[in-house]
Amino acid sequence: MFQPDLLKGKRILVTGGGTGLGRSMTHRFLELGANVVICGRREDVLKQTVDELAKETGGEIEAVGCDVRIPDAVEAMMDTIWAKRPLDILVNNAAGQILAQTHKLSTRAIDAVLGIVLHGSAYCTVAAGRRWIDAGLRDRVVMSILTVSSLTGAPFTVPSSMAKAGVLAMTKSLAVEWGPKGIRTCAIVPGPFPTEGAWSRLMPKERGGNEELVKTIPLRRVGEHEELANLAAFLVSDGAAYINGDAVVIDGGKMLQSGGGGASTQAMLDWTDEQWEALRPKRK
Ligand SMILES: CCCCCCCCC/C=C/C(=O)SCCNC(=O)CCNC(=O)[C@H](O)C(C)(C)COP(=O)(O)OP(=O)(O)OC[C@H]1O[C@@H](n2cnc3c(N)ncnc32)[C@H](O)[C@@H]1OP(=O)(O)O
Ligand SMILES: NC(=O)C1=CN([C@@H]2O[C@H](COP(=O)(O)OP(=O)(O)OC[C@H]3O[C@@H](n4cnc5c(N)ncnc54)[C@H](OP(=O)(O)O)[C@@H]3O)[C@@H](O)[C@H]2O)C=CC1
Repeated sequence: MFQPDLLKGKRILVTGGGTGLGRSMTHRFLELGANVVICGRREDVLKQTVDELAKETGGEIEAVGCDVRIPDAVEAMMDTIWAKRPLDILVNNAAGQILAQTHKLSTRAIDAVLGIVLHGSAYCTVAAGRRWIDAGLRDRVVMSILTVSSLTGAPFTVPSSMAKAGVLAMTKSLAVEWGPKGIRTCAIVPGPFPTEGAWSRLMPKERGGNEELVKTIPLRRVGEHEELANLAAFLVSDGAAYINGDAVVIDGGKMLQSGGGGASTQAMLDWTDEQWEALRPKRK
């Protein structure tokens, strides 16, 4: 589908690249010749992914352990990355999600999600952007992974929706502020793509399986990781050099069918408090 050297010479950081969609994007970037750094909190997960993807693609991949909620950890990660070679591309993919009634959320729960998605994306973006701007480096890209709920809102996933909407505002704002400096910003808005991380949190058995979900999607199926990875590869490549400040939806038409407002979680509006309590993680 692409020239095999589409991303040759590009150094890319994928936050949360050890699992799920971040791993799948990393796989595709490596196949297309990029040099990829992945980060996350679980170093054993990162190491396994590095070993597997190096073997599968023969590409250059490395990992840095980092909790993106901690500003000093983000700065230290960027210093480690820059010591070898500056980044060309940042992909803000790390995220946290909680499915719960909003009025029952503790402040720690709210902060956990906002910290990863909103603050983490801002810390990583500013840390990379400052280094690019100070060094006069141009032709750089920041791409963030959002959710449909960042555009429409959605019940029961409020901290994530708020945080991703904030990252969209960052994407649009920096498109204008950093565009003249040769840094462009863009985003992907995915519909449902099965991953262990998302499904374990959003698709508890109480909700029924994927069968109910696909009825809400015009194409009557969930997304394939390869489809999202190909879109990501295009958007960060020089082929998309005139795309700045936009967010591309890849959801099989789900947002249009539902008319917005988080149709898949709306089905839970009639749940009882007991059903919600059953979902809540038990204190250890
Ligand atoms: C729809 C189908 C597809 C339909 C369409 C598909 C749309 C998909 C959109 C997907 C978006 C995604 O981001 S999917 C990505 C999913 N991946 C992830 O979430 C990976 C990372 N997540 C995590 O690490 C955790 O889940 C998270 C809780 C966010 C952070 O973990 P931490 O270890 O930092 O924090 P913890 O100490 O465990 O928890 C912090 C507080 O949050 C509370 N908390 C944790 N889980 C809770 C819960 N379920 N309900 C209430 N409260 C909860 C705890 O009790 C703590 O509060 P106190 O008790 O007060 O201390
Ligand atoms: N799957 C789907 O259907 C959809 C996914 N998305 C978005 O796609 C992206 C990937 O999600 P998905 O692959 O499904 O889920 P995953 O749970 O697999 O991915 C989340 C990744 O983020 C990392 N992460 C979480 N918190 C931190 C932190 N504080 N610091 C550094 N890394 C962190 C996790 O690693 P670790 O725990 O080791 O830190 C994990 O690798 C997210 O932005 C999500 O919101 C959007 C819409 C739909």
